[in-house]
Amino acid sequence: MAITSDQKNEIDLFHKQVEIENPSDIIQFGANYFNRRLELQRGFIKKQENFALSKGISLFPNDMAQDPMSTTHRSSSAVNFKSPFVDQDPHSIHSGPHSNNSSSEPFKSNFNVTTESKKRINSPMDPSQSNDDPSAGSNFKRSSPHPSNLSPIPVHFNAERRTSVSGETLQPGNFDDWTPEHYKEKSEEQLKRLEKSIGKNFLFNKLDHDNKRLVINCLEEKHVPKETVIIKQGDQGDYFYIVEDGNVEFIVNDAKVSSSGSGSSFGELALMYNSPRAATVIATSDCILWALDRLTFRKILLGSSFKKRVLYDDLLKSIPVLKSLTTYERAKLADALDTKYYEPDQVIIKEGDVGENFYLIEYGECQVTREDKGLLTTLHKGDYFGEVALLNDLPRQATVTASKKTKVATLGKSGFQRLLGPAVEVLKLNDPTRSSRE
Ligand SMILES: Nc1ncnc2c1ncn2[C@@H]1O[C@@H]2COP(=O)(O)O[C@H]2[C@H]1O
Ligand SMILES: Nc1ncnc2c1ncn2[C@@H]1O[C@@H]2COP(=O)(O)O[C@H]2[C@H]1O
Repeated sequence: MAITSDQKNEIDLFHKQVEIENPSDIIQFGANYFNRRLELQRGFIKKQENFALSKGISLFPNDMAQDPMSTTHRSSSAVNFKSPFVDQDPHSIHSGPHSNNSSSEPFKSNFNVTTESKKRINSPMDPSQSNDDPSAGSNFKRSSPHPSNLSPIPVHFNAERRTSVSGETLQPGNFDDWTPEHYKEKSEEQLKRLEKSIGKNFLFNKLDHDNKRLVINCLEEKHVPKETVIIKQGDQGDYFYIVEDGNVEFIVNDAKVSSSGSGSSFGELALMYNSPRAATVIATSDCILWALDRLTFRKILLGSSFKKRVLYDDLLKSIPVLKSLTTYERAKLADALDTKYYEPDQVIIKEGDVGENFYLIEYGECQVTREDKGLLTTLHKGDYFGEVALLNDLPRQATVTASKKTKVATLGKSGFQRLLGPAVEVLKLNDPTRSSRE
């Protein structure tokens, strides 16, 4: 029996972790690793569901209860989230007399890490802390400026896997009785700053007047000192952030992947996909941030500012050539797509023309023909075309005509070069004209 992609994902992640840590006692390491995975996943689900249920919102669809990984069976009142290893594990940093675990914590962690390093990586900025206290956040300073020191334990356990919340994941959801928890009218001074710094942000441009006002009043101002870990990879998502002032860097699996500054935003992925945080985010200067809570984000921004991600999510997940993209890459790609419709017999690409776009077929059928060779192939849902001219800086090598009513997602040339990431190599390998040019 073939293993599922979720199972393969999990095994691959564990494999990677073993390679990184090279443990001497693989069985103990494995027990600790999966115990921690279980804790994180179930703690995450439990916290989110409790929070939503307290507001009368059912976050997870019914099929979640059938997921063998899930313990959040709504009809079960006696779900036990506690790890079977917690109290007995001799490697547990909490099992000794110096345990500082609060009994209110849903889980205890058993990794063989020092208390100090655990404290560091488990203390990302807590957005629920008031920032009226200017010293807030200094607790979260890293003791070492080097990001790799942040992750002695496998926090990047599951960065790219989506939790099994099925098709509902990207739906804004039913928030009929939702009330904005963090609503606070902004002062004149704050409004001026917001207008200046984030008023032009693409997230806000998409909002109508009322929603813009609502979001602005739900934002919480956070001042974080340089080196604060704002988000830790692998954690559950609670807030989305907009940078008013300062710089942050993004670290995935201990490697810096990018940085951004004033006017940028981050922390949307975990809130959109109900997935663990895909990156660690660290302030590389003192920062002024605005934090938006998860429910307000989903209620207001998901259906407007991130509409394209919702629109194209199913399509991008279904296209084989894009399978190698991470959630982040897929999300950025979705932001750059546009939709076009073609009627039967309408020419989409003409042989010899200059190439401007790449196309993904959402539904319909297209015929690829050449003057000299006639019909080359017929393309369907999930297929793509228009890559040859863009990859090789050549004129269009064939004509593509819709043979049924066809809906495509188009990606412009610059997006094609920037956003396809590892998929470009697959496109090159599959280039139908490659052999004729070699
Ligand atoms: N290369 C990257 N991979 C994943 N997340 C990234 C990357 N670059 C920036 N980010 C941001 O880092 C955030 C970490 O939390 P989220 O996963 O919620 O959302 C993530 C993105 O907004
Ligand atoms: N055998 C083929 N020769 C050329 N183009 C093809 C062939 N099969 C499919 N195509 C697609 O037709 C597209 C025409 O525009 P491009 O040359 O940009 O990219 C081409 C490919 O995506």
